[in-house]
Amino acid sequence: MTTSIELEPTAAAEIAGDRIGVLRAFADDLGRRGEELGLIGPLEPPRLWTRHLLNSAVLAPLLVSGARVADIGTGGGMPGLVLAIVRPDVRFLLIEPMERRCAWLTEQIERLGLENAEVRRGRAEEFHDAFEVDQITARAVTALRKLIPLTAPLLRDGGEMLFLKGASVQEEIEAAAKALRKHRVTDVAVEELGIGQLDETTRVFRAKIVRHG
Ligand SMILES: C[S@@+](CC[C@H](N)C(=O)[O-])C[C@H]1O[C@@H](n2cnc3c(N)ncnc32)[C@H](O)[C@@H]1O
Repeated sequence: MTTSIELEPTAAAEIAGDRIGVLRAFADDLGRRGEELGLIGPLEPPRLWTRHLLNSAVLAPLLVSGARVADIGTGGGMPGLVLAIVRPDVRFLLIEPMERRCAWLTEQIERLGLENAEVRRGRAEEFHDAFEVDQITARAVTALRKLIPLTAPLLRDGGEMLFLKGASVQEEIEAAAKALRKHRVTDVAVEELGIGQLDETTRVFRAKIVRHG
């Protein structure tokens, strides 16, 4: 039996702007092949747009034009590849350890003609101090108390963390108190994105690293 793929919500064109055609091309392929390739679960095709593509794309306005962004644990493309589609003015490093997922991401980058994204195969900790990116994104990789030590050494001084989180984000922040102090994480905020556009809004943990001063 083939699972039906969610019809494109009306908010999609508003969120993706003139990149909607490219996002549609990605959605079609992920919807058709994602489950078979182990990129999304069997329950996901009927909520592909709302739960995955748009949940990722609403982060786009928080990215700075010209910035270098690392997305950690991109998996099937969320949020890093989706953001690379909707923000061609931002450069992305998609960091993912699993070979098959890296092959999928590389195939999509070529197929969709994205010149602003590259895949780096490996775990985030293997790239510590290799980059000094301006912003870091991640979704569904691990809890904040582990995600902060995993990602902080990839950011430049003054760089920003933008992590998509669920309803328990406040509890995660409390549990991460020690890691936040150790890695000099400041300006911690939780942003709610997609209000008035998505039925289920997206929560983002947003914070800066200030090593000096
Ligand atoms: C649950 S999946 C989420 C994938 C995608 N971010 C999403 O939201 O659909 C977690 C991903 O993080 C990757 N991952 C796990 N540990 C990692 C690490 N230390 N560094 C980079 N990626 C990691 C896994 O290989 C996997 O693709």
